[in-house]
Amino acid sequence: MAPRVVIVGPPGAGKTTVGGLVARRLGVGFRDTDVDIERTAGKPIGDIFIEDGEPAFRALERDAVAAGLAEHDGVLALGGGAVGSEDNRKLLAGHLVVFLDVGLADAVARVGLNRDRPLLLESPRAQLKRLLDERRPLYLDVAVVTVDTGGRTPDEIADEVARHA
Ligand SMILES: Nc1ncnc2c1ncn2[C@@H]1O[C@H](COP(=O)(O)OP(=O)(O)OP(=O)(O)O)[C@@H](O)[C@H]1O
Ligand SMILES: O=C(O)C1=C[C@@H](O)[C@@H](O)[C@H](O)C1
Ligand SMILES: [Mg+2]
Repeated sequence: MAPRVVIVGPPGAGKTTVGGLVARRLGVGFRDTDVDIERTAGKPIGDIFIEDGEPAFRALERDAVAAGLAEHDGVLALGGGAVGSEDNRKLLAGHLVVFLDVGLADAVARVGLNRDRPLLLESPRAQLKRLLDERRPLYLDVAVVTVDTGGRTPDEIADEVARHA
């Protein structure tokens, strides 16, 4: 069993929003590793970062990615930082991985003031710039398809992603 589509991209790319819409179009289930991690830990991601630290979060994330890839046959969205793990990148080989690309201005507009993202609590614009710069090569490395989300609605993006699935 393998997911029909795996969605990667930075915070604000729209992985959760678009992923759900793609699943509806394909008539399959939607799974999000961030949700799986919160269920396993029994607390929000922000609390995991604060109480247990980022390395503990990344370990839970590796387990969630491995489980999602092995168990889920629908649309799977990964957390924004999942591609930072070489283990995760190796596991993604052979899957239909779609990179939702987003520019800095759009990413800031979409998530800059949201308090749920622990890595963006301070200087969200500077943090997002750093994350986008550092991770772009990793997203491109794992992606089979890259979809530009700039100036497009989630429905338009979901139509394009679904065409590839
Ligand atoms: N194409 C788009 N145009 C405008 N707003 C969008 C678009 N895609 C997503 N959004 C909005 O941006 C915000 C972030 O979207 P979403 O939570 O889906 O991102 P994400 O990639 O899952 O982020 P994270 O990595 O933090 O989980 C939401 O408020 C969503 O409604
Ligand atoms: O970009 C990141 O490193 C993160 C993105 C979110 O999806 C969550 O996985 C968490 O907030 C970390
Ligand atoms: Mg999300």
